Amino acid sequence: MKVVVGAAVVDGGRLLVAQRAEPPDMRGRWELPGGSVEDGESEPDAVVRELHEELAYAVVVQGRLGPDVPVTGRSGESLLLRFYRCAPAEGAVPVALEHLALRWVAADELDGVAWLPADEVLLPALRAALGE
Ligand SMILES: Nc1nc2c([nH]c(=O)n2[C@H]2C[C@H](O)[C@@H](COP(=O)(O)OP(=O)(O)OP(=O)(O)O)O2)c(=O)[nH]1
Repeated sequence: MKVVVGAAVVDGGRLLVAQRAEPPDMRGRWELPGGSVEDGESEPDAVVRELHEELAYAVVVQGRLGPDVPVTGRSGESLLLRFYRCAPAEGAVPVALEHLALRWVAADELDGVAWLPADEVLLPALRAALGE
């Protein structure tokens, strides 16, 4: 099954969340930035590549976070979302090259985010990662 990786970047007790611009039915919803793993690529390498492409952001991948989440992709294909906890590289700052906006949220703000529906199941793991 095709794997989509997402990055839970935590810095100073806050989590980086990104607002999708497309497709239209996902526009305005928030996600953990990431994308599809390419053939022959490791999942951590895909996380690093996607954040570089989408956010011009350098991160260090630290390990898996939360459960895998099965979703149906845009063309009806089965996808498995898999999330990795990350730390920013020294001095790195993310830029919304493909997203509408970026936000850093604290543990007590997680529930108020308009997540993509599939991401809701991650909230306990995200809360734990933010130390609450
Ligand atoms: N990146 C990411 N995708 C998510 C999350 N939650 C969720 O349901 N998705 C879905 C939306 C899409 O159907 C699919 C990934 O799409 P994508 O646009 O990020 O990645 P992609 O590399 O396949 O897209 P593309 O650049 O090839 O167009 O996973 C999430 O937190 N992060």
